[in-house]
Amino acid sequence: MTDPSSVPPRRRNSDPDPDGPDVLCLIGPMASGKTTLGRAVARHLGVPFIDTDAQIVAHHGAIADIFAADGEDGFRTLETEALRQALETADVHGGVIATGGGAVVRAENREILGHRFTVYLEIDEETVASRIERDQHRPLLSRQEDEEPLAKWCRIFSERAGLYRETARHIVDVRSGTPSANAERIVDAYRRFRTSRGGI
Ligand SMILES: Nc1ncnc2c1ncn2[C@@H]1O[C@H](COP(=O)(O)OP(=O)(O)O)[C@@H](O)[C@H]1O
Ligand SMILES: O=C(O)C1=C[C@@H](OP(=O)(O)O)[C@@H](O)[C@H](O)C1
Ligand SMILES: [Mg+2]
Repeated sequence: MTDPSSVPPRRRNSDPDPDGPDVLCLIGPMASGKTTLGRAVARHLGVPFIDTDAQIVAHHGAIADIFAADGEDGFRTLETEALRQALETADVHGGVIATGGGAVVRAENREILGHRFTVYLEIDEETVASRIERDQHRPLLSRQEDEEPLAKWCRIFSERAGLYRETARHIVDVRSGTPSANAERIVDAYRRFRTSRGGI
């Protein structure tokens, strides 16, 4: 696991506009805290918070129903549309965007996220275990005889771990710390990034 304080944000040719509005995206596995921390980070920065899953639910209904009717692929198409729309708004007015855990699966999403200050919330099996136990709304983690939810989480995480790393500009270890402390660390990393690029 990486110590976030030792990892400076990566420099890319496609860096965001240092004088533009505050735009920050969160990626990471299911139950890593994207929705919870995203809301807190948005409050800190004084910009709107957009959760792509919430947008999908508002426009198309429950995520489990979308998976049941149109499969994962149908859901991914709605997710890309929600991400694009969220960024259209955020690029003008500022915004913190919490993605769903599978947003990095599609190359076009990774491309879009790679052009923003995207933070990977790094977490492990031990930390998410009780959260997954408490919360049963994710269709990819539904309890089945052949594989328990936590085993599913581990399998999916191992498939995606490399994608999170390659997409992120910054990594924050969220295995410990309260939501508000972790949100502050994300805000600090973002502010350092802006300052290092000559922004305000
Ligand atoms: N730092 C944290 N400490 C304890 N619980 C947390 C923390 N971050 C998130 N949670 C809890 O974990 C669960 C999943 O968080 P959520 O924000 O929905 O994750 P995600 O959007 O990445 O799936 C929620 O019940 C939330 O309250
Ligand atoms: O990892 C995934 O493929 C998914 C993660 C979920 O979001 P959270 O990561 O916010 O739980 C939601 O988008 C959907 O159930 C699929
Ligand atoms: Mg979420």
